[in-house]
Amino acid sequence: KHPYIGLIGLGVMGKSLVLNMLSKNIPVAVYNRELKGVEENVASNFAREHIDHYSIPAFNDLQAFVKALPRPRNIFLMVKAGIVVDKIIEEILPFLEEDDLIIDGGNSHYKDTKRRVDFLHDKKMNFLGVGISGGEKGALLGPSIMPGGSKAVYERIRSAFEEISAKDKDGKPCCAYIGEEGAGHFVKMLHNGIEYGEMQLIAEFYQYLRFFQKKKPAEIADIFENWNRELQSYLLEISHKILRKEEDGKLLLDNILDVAGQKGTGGWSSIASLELGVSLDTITAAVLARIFSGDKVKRVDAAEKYSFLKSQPQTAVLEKDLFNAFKMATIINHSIGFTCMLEASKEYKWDLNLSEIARIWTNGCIIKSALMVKLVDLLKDKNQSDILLHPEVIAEFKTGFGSFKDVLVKALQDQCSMPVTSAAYNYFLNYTSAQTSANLIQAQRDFFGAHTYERIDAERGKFFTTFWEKK
Ligand SMILES: O=C(O)[C@H](O)[C@@H](O)[C@H](O)[C@H](O)COP(=O)(O)O
Repeated sequence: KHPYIGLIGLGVMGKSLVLNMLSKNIPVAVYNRELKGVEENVASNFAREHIDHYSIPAFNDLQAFVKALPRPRNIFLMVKAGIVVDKIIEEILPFLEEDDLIIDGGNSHYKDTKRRVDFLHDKKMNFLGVGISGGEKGALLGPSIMPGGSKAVYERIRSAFEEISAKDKDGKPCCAYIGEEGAGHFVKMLHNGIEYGEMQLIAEFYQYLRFFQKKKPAEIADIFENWNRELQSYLLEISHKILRKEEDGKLLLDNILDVAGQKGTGGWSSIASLELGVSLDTITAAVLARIFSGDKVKRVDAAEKYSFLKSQPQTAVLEKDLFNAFKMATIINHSIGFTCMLEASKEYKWDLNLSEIARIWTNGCIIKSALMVKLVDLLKDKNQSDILLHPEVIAEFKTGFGSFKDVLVKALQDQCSMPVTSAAYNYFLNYTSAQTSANLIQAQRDFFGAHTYERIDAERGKFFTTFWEKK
């Protein structure tokens, strides 16, 4: 019933996906490279480890692995994004034949995926770029899957991917064809962008509650758990668990260095947004916050040198206001991510179905939440694909905006850094400003560079210039 899959790369995600596929009776063979002292007998050890349940054809010879796969072959790469993917394509190509398919399930850059789709296509072979979200546990029990490339080619492996994916509230697979070329990886990239924004938001509210509202970690865990009765957010769920995790009787979190890593998808989202002319405020602020966290030594030095500025937090805030503020910022972060996908869909003619993307993100992935479930219906309205202009959301802002403003003002007053919350607030102010000061920007540009400007008393697209210094 299901296609035969040959998986390359038995890392954390690769192993979990193989076990997931085998548990769904999807025939799988595995290959892992041999790297002396680093990766030795990985495939055979893996097969042996699971011998009680499955007989897994395991290879460390690429040619033998490819030859063992029934034609047309489906080869699923779960390797590190970047040149490793191109290297494997190069190594495997001599053994491939017409109509064979390579599937890249890693966090690859969508432009690399388009290049690889075209490269394989020229050789009468196939390439799919598939975004997979859910981490180790999701890969094993059911991830969210975002396949991109040729729809006809995707049909070949659709049943298997739908079978292993998480299921939404109606039992439908959280796996749906996204679009041509690198559309699948672009959408996964923005999934991660929204993920960055959400993680930073939770971190900011944690910081404010702990170090400015003087709440104990256990109290903050209670607050987040309470919020999650409504928000049903995976990231909020793991955060309240993290705030309870002890090591030798002390909070493990307090032993973790406040220097955040990143593998690239957040930053790529920001770069893509600049190319598309989309204001990706919250996600970019989250990327910058991670970058800033990197310079611990300087921060400690600067904190000491500017300690004279530090003041005792003055203001108490109500938990309900914090909750509303968090909700408003989350809605804005999601709206910004979906706006970027909408613009990419237009630019690259991918005809993305934003409601369907929200649906496959309702389970299995890192940003699953009750808001995502709501967005499925909200984005069905083709005439209103802008989340912030939807009547339901406007109603939310009617009740929650006051808290949003109040909490942010108090936090900044107490000198608590809230980069993503501030970015969300400023984005919303810009977004709801019929008149901005961009006309002064136009005048300044025309003053020093004759860059011209449009006039409100002339038709759009007609540009004017002024000799500003002339009497
Ligand atoms: O959806 C997922 O399953 C995760 O997002 C996954 O893709 C990975 O954990 C991130 O890439 C981490 O990204 P950073 O290392 O950049 O935080």
